[in-house]
Amino acid sequence: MRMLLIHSDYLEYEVKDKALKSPEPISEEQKKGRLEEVLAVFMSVEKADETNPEEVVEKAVAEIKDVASQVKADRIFVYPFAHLSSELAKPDVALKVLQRIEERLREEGFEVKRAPFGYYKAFRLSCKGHPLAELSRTIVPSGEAVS
Ligand SMILES: C[C@@H](O)[C@H](N)C(=O)N[C@H]1[C@@H](O)[C@H](n2cnc3c(N)ncnc32)O[C@@H]1CO
Repeated sequence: MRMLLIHSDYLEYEVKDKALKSPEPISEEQKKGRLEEVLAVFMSVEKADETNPEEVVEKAVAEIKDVASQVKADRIFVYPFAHLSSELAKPDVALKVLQRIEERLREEGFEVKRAPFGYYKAFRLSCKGHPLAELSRTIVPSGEAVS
């Protein structure tokens, strides 16, 4: 799992076209989304994560919680982003991992939005630019090497 974490004044997206043959079914209201004062987390779920998705979910949640507490963000935007890795997990595994991360972050008390999975999306982001505003993290299940 590769994550790019951007502490932002806002992140907004608009769904454009399908990027997968069968993208995640979404409601009309999910076609656009915006959060203000948010930690945006762009995530590529990787092939290696398929060996232990639940462990990767827990490690990702721990990392996100750590960064959120450092930048004092209580809103998280989970953003599926297939451009941080060249060894992507299959879409069905990736979607489940991202849905579970969303669920677990809510359980931890964050306000959470997740951008729809399997689409081309336009987005606008306003990075705050402070020293911790742009971070990346790599997560691998135990026993896997970081490539
Ligand atoms: C395209 C660009 O504008 C948009 N932002 C996009 O990336 N769309 C991705 C993700 O939503 C999702 N997706 C598929 N596989 C994965 C994966 N392994 N990890 C994360 N997302 C995935 O499926 C889309 C096509 O790869």
